[in-house]
Amino acid sequence: MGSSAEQSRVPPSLQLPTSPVTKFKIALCQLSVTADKERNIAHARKAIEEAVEKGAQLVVLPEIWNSPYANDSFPVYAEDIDAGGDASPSTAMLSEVARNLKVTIVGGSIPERCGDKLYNACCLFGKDGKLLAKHRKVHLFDIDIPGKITFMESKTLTAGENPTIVDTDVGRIGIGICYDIRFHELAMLYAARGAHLICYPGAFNMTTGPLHWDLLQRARAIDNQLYVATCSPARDAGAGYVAWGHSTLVGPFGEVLATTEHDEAIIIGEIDYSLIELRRTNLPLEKQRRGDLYQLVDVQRKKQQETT
Ligand SMILES: NC(=O)CC(=O)C(=O)O
Repeated sequence: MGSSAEQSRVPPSLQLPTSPVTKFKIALCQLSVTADKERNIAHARKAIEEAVEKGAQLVVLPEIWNSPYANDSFPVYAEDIDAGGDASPSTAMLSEVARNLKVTIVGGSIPERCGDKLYNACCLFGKDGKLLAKHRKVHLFDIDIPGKITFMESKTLTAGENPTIVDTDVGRIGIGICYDIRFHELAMLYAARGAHLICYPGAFNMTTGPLHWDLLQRARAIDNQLYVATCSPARDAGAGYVAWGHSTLVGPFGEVLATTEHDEAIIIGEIDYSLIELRRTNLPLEKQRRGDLYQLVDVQRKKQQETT
């Protein structure tokens, strides 16, 4: 063992944790989203039921699926997730469906209210309906391309403070929300902590989507030799923010395993975690990494080590 500073510089795990299942179906529910929150909740419930009927053991929903993606909507549609029950009808539905259908759900994201702050938050439910994790988007989407797209999430939202990675019935899953996918250090950190799969609920747009969406998710998968799943809302050409769509599952060799265009769809993909080991054997990037020249520092682990 080296010093604690050395221990916090972590290479991606060579040894993956054991997952309760290694082969399973994932569903990406590319949902249409309207201004009617009750309809959005009922619609998401139906999509999850349909996905489970199609054999999915893991269901992923889009970024901001219960509300329009707009700064003036976030405060209106936001829910107090920690209070639960009537204060959060969207997550109450997810928990109930997960329990009833015995399915793991990466619940896209919804605007969350916590005290006087708003977050863009993703809740992950186990197949017993328990909330396993809540990820608050850690990189806020502030973009200004004059004449094309200007959007400032930071006008209304606060950034989350934690990476989120959790053991589930379908493997160890890291969560990022949309813009989080651009920050490859976060994906590297999840790989270093033993993720099999990173899920990114996301709503790219008509400017960045065509150029960046496919590239970023394949890059995250190739760099880290793991599975990446993205789930977007369906496109509504009349909306204030027009989503790119194209929800996709990418394998650990960068291969697109399942994808779609921009319309509403339930995309079913096959995951086989044994392919992660295979690709890491074929291309042993971790062994070839030049730790003498560069290192990833797990800042949270470092802080923990400093305080113990
Ligand atoms: N909507 C986002 O958070 C990110 C996005 O559209 C982009 O990065 O482009």
